[in-house]
Amino acid sequence: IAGPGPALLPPAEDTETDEADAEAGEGGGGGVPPVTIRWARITCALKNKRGEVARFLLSNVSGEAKPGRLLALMGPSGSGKTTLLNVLAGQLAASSSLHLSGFLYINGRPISKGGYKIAFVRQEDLFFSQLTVRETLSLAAELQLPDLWAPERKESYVNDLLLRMGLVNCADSIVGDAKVRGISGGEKKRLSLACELIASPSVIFADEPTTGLDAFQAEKVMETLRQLAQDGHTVICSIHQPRGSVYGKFDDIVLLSDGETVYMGPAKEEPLTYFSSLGYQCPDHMNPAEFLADLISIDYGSTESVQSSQKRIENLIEAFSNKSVVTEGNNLIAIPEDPELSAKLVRKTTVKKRHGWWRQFRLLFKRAWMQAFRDGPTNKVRSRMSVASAVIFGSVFWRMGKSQTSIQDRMGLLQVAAINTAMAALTKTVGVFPKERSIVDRERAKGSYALGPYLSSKLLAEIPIGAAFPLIFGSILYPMAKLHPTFSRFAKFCGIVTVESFAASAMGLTVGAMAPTTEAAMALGPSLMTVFIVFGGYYVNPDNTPVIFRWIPRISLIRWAFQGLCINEFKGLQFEQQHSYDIQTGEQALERFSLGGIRIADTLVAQGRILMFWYWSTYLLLKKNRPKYQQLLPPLEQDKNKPQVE
Ligand SMILES: Nc1ncnc2c1ncn2[C@@H]1O[C@H](COP(=O)(O)OP(=O)(O)OP(=O)(O)O)[C@@H](O)[C@H]1O
Repeated sequence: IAGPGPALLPPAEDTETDEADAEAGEGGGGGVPPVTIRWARITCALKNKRGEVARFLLSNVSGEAKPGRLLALMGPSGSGKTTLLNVLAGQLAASSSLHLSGFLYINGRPISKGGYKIAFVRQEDLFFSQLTVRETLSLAAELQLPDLWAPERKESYVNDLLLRMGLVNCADSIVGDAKVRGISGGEKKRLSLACELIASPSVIFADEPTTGLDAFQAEKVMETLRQLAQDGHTVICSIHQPRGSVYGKFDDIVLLSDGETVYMGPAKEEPLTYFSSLGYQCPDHMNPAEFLADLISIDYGSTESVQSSQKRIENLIEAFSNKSVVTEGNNLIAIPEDPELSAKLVRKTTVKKRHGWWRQFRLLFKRAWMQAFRDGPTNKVRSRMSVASAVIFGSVFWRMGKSQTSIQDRMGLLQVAAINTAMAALTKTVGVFPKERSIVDRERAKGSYALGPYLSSKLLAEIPIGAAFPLIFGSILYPMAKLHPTFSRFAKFCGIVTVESFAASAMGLTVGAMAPTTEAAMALGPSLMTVFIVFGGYYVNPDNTPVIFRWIPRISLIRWAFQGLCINEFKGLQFEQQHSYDIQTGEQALERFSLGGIRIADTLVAQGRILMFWYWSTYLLLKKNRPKYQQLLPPLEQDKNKPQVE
């Protein structure tokens, strides 16, 4: 149960030929096209503000990863393992301060020609927390496997993956998150791998797959990667300092120190023999990985130790570069292209046909629904908060009468209700959406679905749960404060706050799509909302503000909700009059505060427009903010004939 078996091979396209390929590949093992990656002279320079090179993150790094072998990128923290892994996967985040150059060849073809599939298991495992392991994998399979497959076939495919990844025992446990305990870290890592394997990748990249795991889990994850390599995949992982038993699973290693190669070649005994030939003998019974880590790390114990370790590393880098030059010359990229294999690669991996809009919508709706309804702790907190705030405001504004002073109380209460509703919806959304966005970005990068079905399914699935909280709030507050006591007015009150709650959620989505992190979104969202609160119709009369601010009330969802609530409450009310200049009717009160002259329906339409505006902004932002990757440029002309390390 613990280990994976042969690579499973769903076809990328739903053509007959691919079906046949899949039939042949499935369960047969080694059906993924073998991919050899070669890289040479990879240099990644960090530039300062003046455009000058401030530092090299990678410097003339060369090497090779072969199918059927597990390659580990090893080195001390900050040595450039993750940077190299991202470069090889073509996924180094684009930055104007970076300059990336070198050669990267896939089976002898330049990487720019594309045509091979990769899986990238990142350090952070991100999932919808309320779905079980089986549901997570089934949904990924539904979105990525072709329509032609019968449901039973997809189910057995998922069961097979669960079995091979050692996830059978936790298949029906929810994934969980910081709030709800779910599966273990190692199981999450293997679930990430399983989700990536659905695309039948030729190459699997794993960034520090053992970080944060205990020794047992780390070994299980590495064993899974080793099995995948044995099945014909090319597996490349970065790893900091593995245990001896984990080191024993590597076929090849790249040792990096400060962005330069200290060793590249077979793992196990070879590096020890190589370093012993240079005068560095691994003591008996010492973990080879520990020996190698010590050898290429700077010892910060004293000034002398820093100098001597730096000198040692410089010598090792030079020795390796001389060895590479002697053994392989500068022509590290020369590998004959296999035309048959290249054609197969391109055909198998180009333009995966996505499922239709409705099918994507249906699958994503189901997921959004399960996530929204099963999130017990969040829903419990939200309903308790709705009850608590309704009881507090209801007690403060307890059974308001019809005196002149009750006009101010009513307005105050309605403004507070509008603010409370908007803030509750906004903070909930900005608290969870940035994380969800990361998952969606990853899934969209794989081409699993389009943005349209994702956003619309989310909007629809969250309507019932999103409406529940403003309804709880309104149902308690309304009778306590003794607002306009007819059922139709009560229903309209609830309708206005519910629409407002959706508009605030939509605004939260935009903020979440704009801000880089949850913390940034939590800071930005309420600040933006404060502006809308100031122009919410109660604190300031827009006619008295400078002209440049007069447009703000028109886009303030608080103002439209407040105005709607006021019209709903005041129309038809009669107030007790003590002086001739007192306000007599609700209509007069509305006039006095510049809130009259329109109908409730108009305020709802305005709120609807604001909601759509925020939804469109979210859509455009998500579309625009797709991850961008650094382009690999050819090395500069003057570098071409230089030896590997300058
Ligand atoms: N976009 C960037 N801008 C500036 N510096 C960067 C950037 N990317 C990486 N670095 C720096 O490059 C160095 C190598 O980073 P990298 O993440 O590749 O190291 P690593 O070997 O994976 O380290 P760790 O084991 O700690 O994850 C680090 O000093 C890092 O701060």
